[in-house]
Amino acid sequence: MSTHDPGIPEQRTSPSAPIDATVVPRYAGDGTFARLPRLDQLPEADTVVWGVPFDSGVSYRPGARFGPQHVRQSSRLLRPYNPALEVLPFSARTVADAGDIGVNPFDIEEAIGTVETAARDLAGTRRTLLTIGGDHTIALPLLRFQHSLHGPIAVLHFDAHLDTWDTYFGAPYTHGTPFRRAAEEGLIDHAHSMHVGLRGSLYDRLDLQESERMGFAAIHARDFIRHPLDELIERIRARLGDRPVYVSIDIDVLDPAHAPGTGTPEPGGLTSRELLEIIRGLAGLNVVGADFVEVSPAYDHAELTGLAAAHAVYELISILPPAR
Ligand SMILES: N=C(N)NCCCC(=O)O
Ligand SMILES: [Zn+2]
Ligand SMILES: [Zn+2]
Repeated sequence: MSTHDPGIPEQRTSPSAPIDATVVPRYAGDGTFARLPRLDQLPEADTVVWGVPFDSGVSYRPGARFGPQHVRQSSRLLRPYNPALEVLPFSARTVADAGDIGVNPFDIEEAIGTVETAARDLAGTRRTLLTIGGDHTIALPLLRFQHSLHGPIAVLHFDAHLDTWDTYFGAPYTHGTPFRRAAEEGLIDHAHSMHVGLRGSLYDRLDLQESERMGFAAIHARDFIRHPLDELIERIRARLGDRPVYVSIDIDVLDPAHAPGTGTPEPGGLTSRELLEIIRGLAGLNVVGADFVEVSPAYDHAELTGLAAAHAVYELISILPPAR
């Protein structure tokens, strides 16, 4: 049997149809994301999912280096049709899994360089890159790459944390500092960037003001209590406008009840349902790339975190604009 027998009639036209789960059971076969073809099987793919197993930038619990394989494992249940958006995401886009790259776990600056180079090699000017981390340090080289294509970029950052802090133990490149470095380097579109899901304790009352000065508007997790989701989605859309948008999703934006498998959990977060619906609400915007970071499988239970992350990737693929 062909490993990529699409089975379902509407899917037959798509070269990136996932393996048909009615033919090969979901728990069997290659462990690519959503059981999509590998990039070497589908070099013409316009959209690439890849993994960056790096967690040397974490400040608390480790383990996000095992994130990519965990999210792939949890993505086996994804089906080809997305009813919420009425789209076949793997037909609308041609999607392949490029596997994981090897990065130096003992030299953060070298690792950052490796990620930027690999992003450029994988995506060129043509492909949309969806990166599974890894800790949040990797957003910096990914933004450097996006900036090289688009100039200052509107960043939609889902996170419990600001990640605009300055240094940890004197180290400038960590998972708590990528967006400050990005702002210093002029990578961020100051008028169109936004944090969503902020909460928890800070180091200083000035932390929020500083992040605002770096160009980030903010929707806090508490805002979800008193404002309807559609209103918040409208606020996000108004902020991003028609700019090229890079989406960075730290899975700890979700409440630990929905995503326990992460390194710096903060209570009072979003539900999986809220996150998925916000991503759906980005349909029609000019999303040019995304990362999904901070999944640490050793702290996960019942695949809650892996499933949430895999579905977030799926919804993100579903809202991508038509391929260039
Ligand atoms: N990027 C994530 N997940 N966390 C940053 C937390 C930094 C800190 O320990 O204060
Ligand atoms: Zn975080
Ligand atoms: Zn983060």
